[in-house]
Amino acid sequence: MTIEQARARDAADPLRHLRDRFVLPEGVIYLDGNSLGALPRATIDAGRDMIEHQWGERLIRSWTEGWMASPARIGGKIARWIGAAPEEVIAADSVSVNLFKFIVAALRHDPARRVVLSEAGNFPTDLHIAEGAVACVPGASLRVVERDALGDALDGDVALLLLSHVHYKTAERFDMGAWTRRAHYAGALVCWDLSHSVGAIPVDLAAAGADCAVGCGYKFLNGGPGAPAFLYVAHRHQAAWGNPLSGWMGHAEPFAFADAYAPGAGMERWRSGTPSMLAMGALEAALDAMADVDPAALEAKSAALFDMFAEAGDALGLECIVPRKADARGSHIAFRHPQAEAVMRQLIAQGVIGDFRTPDVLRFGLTPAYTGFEDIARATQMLGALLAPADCTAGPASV
Ligand SMILES: Cc1ncc(COP(=O)(O)O)c(C=O)c1O
Ligand SMILES: Nc1c(O)cccc1C(=O)C[C@H](N)C(=O)O
Repeated sequence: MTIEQARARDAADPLRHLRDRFVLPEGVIYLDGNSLGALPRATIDAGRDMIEHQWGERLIRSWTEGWMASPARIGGKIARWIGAAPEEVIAADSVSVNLFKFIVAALRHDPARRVVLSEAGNFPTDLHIAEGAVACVPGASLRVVERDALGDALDGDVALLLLSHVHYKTAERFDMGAWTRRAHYAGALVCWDLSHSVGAIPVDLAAAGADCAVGCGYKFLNGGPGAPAFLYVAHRHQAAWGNPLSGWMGHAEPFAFADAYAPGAGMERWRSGTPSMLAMGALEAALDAMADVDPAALEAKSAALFDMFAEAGDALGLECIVPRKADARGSHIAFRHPQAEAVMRQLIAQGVIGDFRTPDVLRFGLTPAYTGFEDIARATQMLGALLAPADCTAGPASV
C-alpha cells in the first residue's frame, strides 16, 4: 500500500479522531503501546490538578474527598472493558502482586487441590509469582506445560489454571469461554491475566463464566508507567475468598485502627496498602479519555492494521508468529528474524518504536486508538529498506 492509499484509509477511519487525544511525538512512529501506552492529553491536566489542587491545596482532606474511593471508582470504569459489573473490579497494586493474591487465595479455597497449572512461555512474572506463591502454601506446587498439553494436565489436583488471555510474544488468544468451561469441568478455578487484551480487544469475563482476573493499567489502557493494575472477582466468589496480603486498606474499617483483621466488603478486601494517588489519577484520566469508545470498534481497527502489516511482512518474506485469524489473536504483530535485535535497534534509531523479545522476535504493538494506517505503511517501508540485501551491483550514486 502506498503512503497516499494509507492516508486515504486514515481519512476514512471512524476512530481517527481518537489519535488527537494522545501526545505522539513528531518524527516517531510508536508501535509499542502494548508495553507502555502513549500519554493521553487529558492526563496532563488531570496530573496538574492532582498535584496542585488535590495534593497541594486539599492536602490530607483529599482522602475523604475522593482518594479513598478511587480504587473502586476506577475499577468500575475498567469494568466495561472486561465484561464485568462495576462492583466486581478494583484498581490496586501491580499485576505481579495481584497474581500472588489470587494464587494463594485459590489454594486456600480448596485445600484438597494443591496444583497451580500454567503455560510454559507465559509472561515471566506469572510463572515467577506462581513459583513464589506455591512456596508459601504447604503442599502446593506449580505445574508448567506447553499449550498443547494443558488439557491433559488439567486433572483433579489442579486448584487454579493461570493463563494469559493474549500471549505477550505470539499474541495468541485463548478461547476464554472454552478454557474456563474446561477448567470448571475439571473442578479447577481460572485466573485470566488480561494484560495484553484489556483496552484493545473486547473481553467478556461474565460470558466466559470466569472466576478471577488481573490486568495491566499501563499498556492499552494508557494509565502511565507503572500504573495501578486491577483485579476482578466474580460476584459468586466475593464473600468466600480472602486476600492473603491482608493490609489495612482492605480492612472493613481501616480507620477503626483495629488489631485484628476483618476483610472489607466486596472488592475492597483486595486492597492492601495505601494506593499511589498520582498513579491512580493518571489511570483514571486515561480511562475517562476513552470512556466513549466501543471495544468492538477497536478490535475491528486492530484487525485492519494487522492485516496491512501482515501483508507487508509477507511481501518481505518475514515469518509471522501471530495467528492470522482475527479472533485468535490480540493486538500486536510479531515476526521471527535471526537478526531481530539488531534490526529493532536500527528501526528505533530511525524513529519506529517497536520492541525486541528474546531470542529472535520483532514485536510491533497495534494500538487501535492512535496507530494509523500511514504509520504502518511508513514503518513497513523502513523495515523493508533495512532488510533489503545491500545492492552490490549498483554503481556509485553519481558518476
Ligand atoms: C501478561 C503480563 N502479565 C504481567 C505483566 C506485568 O506485570 P507487572 O505490572 O507486575 O510488572 C506483563 C507486562 O509487563 C504482562 O505482559
Ligand atoms: N512493564 C514493563 C517495564 O516496566 C519495562 C519494560 C517493559 C515492560 C512491559 O510491560 C513488558 C511487557 N509486559 C511485554 O509484553 O513484554
